Amino acid sequence: MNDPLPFSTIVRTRPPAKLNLFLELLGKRDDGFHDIDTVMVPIDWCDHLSLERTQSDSIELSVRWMPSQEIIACQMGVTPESEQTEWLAIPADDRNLVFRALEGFRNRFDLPTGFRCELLKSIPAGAGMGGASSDAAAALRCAAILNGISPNHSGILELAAGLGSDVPFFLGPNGEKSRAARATGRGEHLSQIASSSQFDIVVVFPAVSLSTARVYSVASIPDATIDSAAMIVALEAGLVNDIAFGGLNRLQEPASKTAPEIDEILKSMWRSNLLGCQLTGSGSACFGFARSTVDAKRVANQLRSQYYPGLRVSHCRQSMVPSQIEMSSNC
Ligand SMILES: C[C@@](CO)(OP(=O)(O)O)[C@H](O)COP(=O)(O)OP(=O)(O)OC[C@H]1O[C@@H](n2ccc(N)nc2=O)[C@H](O)[C@@H]1O
Ligand SMILES: Nc1ncnc2c1ncn2[C@@H]1O[C@H](COP(=O)(O)OP(=O)(O)O)[C@@H](O)[C@H]1O
Repeated sequence: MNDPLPFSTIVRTRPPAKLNLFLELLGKRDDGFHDIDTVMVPIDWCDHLSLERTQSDSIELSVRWMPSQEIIACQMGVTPESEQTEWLAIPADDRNLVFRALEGFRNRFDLPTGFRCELLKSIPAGAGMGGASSDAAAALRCAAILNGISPNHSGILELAAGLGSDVPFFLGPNGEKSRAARATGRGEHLSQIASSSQFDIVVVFPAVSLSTARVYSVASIPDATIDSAAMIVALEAGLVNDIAFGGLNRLQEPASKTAPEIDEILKSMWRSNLLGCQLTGSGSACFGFARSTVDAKRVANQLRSQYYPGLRVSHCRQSMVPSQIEMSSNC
């Protein structure tokens, strides 16, 4: 443990979203979670997080949407006041996973000082894209650096696993830089996948936010489970056709029953000539692979105009976890 950095130091990072290219349910555990086998890739649809130390013993968190809540609401065809916009109202108190990460960090390392965090949101919430988990992992790593603690300290991984099953993925397997990883257990056991290729992916978020717990609660364990080995081989070989057609998400059926919009969006994506269209995580976001960058942009524009307003659509590419951290000084 080194000396903490000066209070004038600000660290910034861009927590990425993630997509589950493969997700199999292996069984129900005594602790209420499911044992899963999932393969995840980070993508370049990112939030922005900045963090600094304060002399107070509290956590100040500010949250806002980029470019603004009004523009996001308009894109999605909702007014911020309407009841179905729970995905727009991101809490800035201890309901926010970043707030809980920083509070846990202060307690774990017995810090007398506090934090000021600005969180600019772009990743849709309740989308199965791991937005909250990614923000929390980024906050833990930034807090470690500001306080002279290694981001690979075992306490950071313990805190991450306690915050959520997806949070450890965003730290990178064993703190290594990763463009794809397999997660088992409830999602906290990670192994690196050597994935060098670059894919053009179209990601669609319909204006509906799904509860991860609710989707899991109505999911069934299949009699015969499928193994992630073929997906891992396809990723390592960079064969987009094999990746696209080897995809699986066992939560897709229960999520589609919860939000019928998902089936309609997936049909449109298949009709748009995308490959391997499927739900990510517990949804509601869906993704598909394009045959080229030009095709990805064309399809994204076509889907945007077909459903405007009511969808957020983005042409994404694979990214990296953990996210790069930049340091500056405000003095
Ligand atoms: C479904 C996945 C797929 O990557 O991602 P998202 O859709 O949330 O992005 C993850 O398994 C979600 O991870 P995360 O969102 O961190 O879930 P947690 O907060 O740990 O758990 C929320 C609730 O989901 C259920 N849950 C979660 C993980 C798991 N392996 N089995 C479960 O049954 C439990 O009911 C739990 O109380
Ligand atoms: N930093 C955060 N960003 C987004 N949502 C958050 C955050 N912290 C807590 N939440 C809450 O978590 C839920 C969405 O979590 P998120 O990880 O974005 O969805 P998913 O798990 O489906 O990927 C929402 O109910 C939201 O209010």
